[in-house]
Amino acid sequence: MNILAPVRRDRVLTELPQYLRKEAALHVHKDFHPRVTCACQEHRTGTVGRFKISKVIVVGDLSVGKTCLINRFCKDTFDKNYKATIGVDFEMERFEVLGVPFSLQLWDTAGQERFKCIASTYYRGAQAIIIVFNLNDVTSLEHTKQWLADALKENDPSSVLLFLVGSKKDLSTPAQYMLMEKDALKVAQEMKAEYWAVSSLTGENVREFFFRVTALTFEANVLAELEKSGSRRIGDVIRINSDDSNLYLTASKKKPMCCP
Ligand SMILES: Nc1nc2c(ncn2[C@@H]2O[C@H](COP(=O)(O)OP(=O)(O)OP(=O)(O)O)[C@@H](O)[C@H]2O)c(=O)[nH]1
Ligand SMILES: [Mg+2]
Repeated sequence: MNILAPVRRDRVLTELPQYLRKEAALHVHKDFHPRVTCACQEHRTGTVGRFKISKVIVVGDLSVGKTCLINRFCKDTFDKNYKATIGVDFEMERFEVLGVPFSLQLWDTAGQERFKCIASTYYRGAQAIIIVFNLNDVTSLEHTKQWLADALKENDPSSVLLFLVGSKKDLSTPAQYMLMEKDALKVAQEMKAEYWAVSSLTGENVREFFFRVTALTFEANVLAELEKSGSRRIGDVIRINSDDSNLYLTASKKKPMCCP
């Protein structure tokens, strides 16, 4: 018996949400991986959709807007007063992706140096890492590499999905934004992260961004489940954060095992 309330209607994903910038996207395919679509239709998603909860951590300098970003998405609120996160906090979000229930645990961590050691004990086991910087503060962009290095110490770099998010877009003029975006795209490419720019004040791109995180995390989870259950064949290796040219290639060459 499912004792959970139904998933909110605005948390239902039936299509793959698209990237923001092609040059810094984890992959550029228009649809979910065919094996994932197929597995969902045939209810072969294993632990995904049952007890599995995916952990997502949000890191970055103090006051870049991590808490506001999570609050805008989860509660549709915005607080203009700064209240530092002490240690960590988390929100749970339930989704339905391609008909399969899927939950994300969003871990909001402290950017302040004095709370960093508490926060870093929660980094382990993340399936996605969101590194936030302020689009109006180039130093916060420079610091993202260190945030990433710290988060990766506790996680497997080959399987975790990375997102580089510029915040407070409402505070930059189009010209300032363009300049910053150039640098940010470069950093995102070096990190192999997907780039996004958002405003928690106006809500610009917030929902689109979290839907993309959800969809890509879901997709990676289902592919991992299929691999584990042995339904994928030798040589059919797909790494969601590997380079685009070889991402879906081997799978698309093969005849699908299930639905067309
Ligand atoms: N204009 C504008 N201000 C923002 C935006 N996002 C956050 N802020 C402001 O920036 C300040 C810091 O936001 P927080 O979300 O608390 O920052 P944080 O990254 O969680 O900070 P720590 O918890 O200390 O790591 C607050 O005063 C917010 O109101 C935004 O999109 N636009
Ligand atoms: Mg905070």
